[in-house]
Amino acid sequence: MLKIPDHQVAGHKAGVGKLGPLIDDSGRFYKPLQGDERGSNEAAFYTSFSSNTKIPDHITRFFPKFYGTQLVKASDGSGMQPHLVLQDLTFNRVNPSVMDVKIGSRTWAPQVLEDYINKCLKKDRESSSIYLGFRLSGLQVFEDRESGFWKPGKAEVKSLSADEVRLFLKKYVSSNTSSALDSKPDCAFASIVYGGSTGILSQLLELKAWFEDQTIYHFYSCSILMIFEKELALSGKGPCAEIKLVDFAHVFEGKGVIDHNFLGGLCSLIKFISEILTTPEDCAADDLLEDVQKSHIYSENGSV
Ligand SMILES: O=P(O)(O)O[C@@H]1[C@@H](OP(=O)(O)O)[C@H](OP(=O)(O)O)[C@H](O)[C@H](OP(=O)(O)O)[C@H]1OP(=O)(O)O
Ligand SMILES: Nc1ncnc2c1ncn2[C@@H]1O[C@H](COP(=O)(O)OP(=O)(O)O)[C@@H](O)[C@H]1O
Repeated sequence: MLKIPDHQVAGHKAGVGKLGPLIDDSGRFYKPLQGDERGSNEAAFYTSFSSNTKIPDHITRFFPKFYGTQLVKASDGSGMQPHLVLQDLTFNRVNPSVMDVKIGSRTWAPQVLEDYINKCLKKDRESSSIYLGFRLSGLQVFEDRESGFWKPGKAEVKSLSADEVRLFLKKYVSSNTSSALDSKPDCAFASIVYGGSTGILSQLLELKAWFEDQTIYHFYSCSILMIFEKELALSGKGPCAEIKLVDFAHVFEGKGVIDHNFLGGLCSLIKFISEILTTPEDCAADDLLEDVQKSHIYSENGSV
């Protein structure tokens, strides 16, 4: 039995009369093939990418596993429809904090129709894309079992200014996420989620090294998903932070040219995250994680 994903933060969503992705209980994510060239383009990308022996393993790990296409009962009630069968990236994750960052100052490929360019250009201008080279498409941040997730609305997220994007990147790794907008995020989890040898910054740098060299594909309107588990961090086991690329409906052949649009956006995102790590004085407090972990352990033991 397929169901609507609990942790989807952006994109087309399944609902009554609405076509969107579904998941099963064995770790697969079923993304409906959009009826136009976007669907065939994304399927062609996955087919090409998953059989391309030139892609090193340390890079394929940043992409969802692809299990082919399958006819399944669509969420909008339209009957059996073709879906891409992908690895469910939040499978087995407990209360994952997820952020979708759409990379590139331009979300349209040069060869597309004028009307589509205008539609995208409007969204790129009205968001941080043109200015920063990326925009936030959606996010959810787990606070605690009582409050659940902080999940700001789509319109708010897409219209954030550069300073607000910086603030949201801090809130994503803070323990005081949804407190009043004027209170400073404490960045309590920044060093273990963004930093360290296996943290998000290190993964982004690895991806960047590949983009500095690869000329096979150009990724327009593609997103980097950042995922971690706050409760794992609090338990001292490490937050299992990872990045994954999603949405390949607008990937085109690179024809021997660097994907400077994606690479520029990626460098910009890296700079924002590096600054959060290197200027902790801009966050409410330093070395907070230990205090947060202690208070969590105390409250679990019922001592406070
Ligand atoms: O269909 P729309 O107008 O809701 O636009 C989709 C976007 O929603 P938005 O309006 O920006 O909230 C949607 O954006 P998000 O993933 O929600 O950021 C996608 O960009 C989608 O593109 P794709 O072709 O599926 O890769 C977008 O589809 P197209 O622009 O390709 O039609
Ligand atoms: N393989 C996946 N596993 C889990 N969640 C996913 C996966 N792919 C996408 N998502 C979720 O769905 C959202 C939209 O995905 P995307 O491929 O961009 O769809 P769309 O083409 O409708 O924009 C992402 O922000 C993410 O939350």
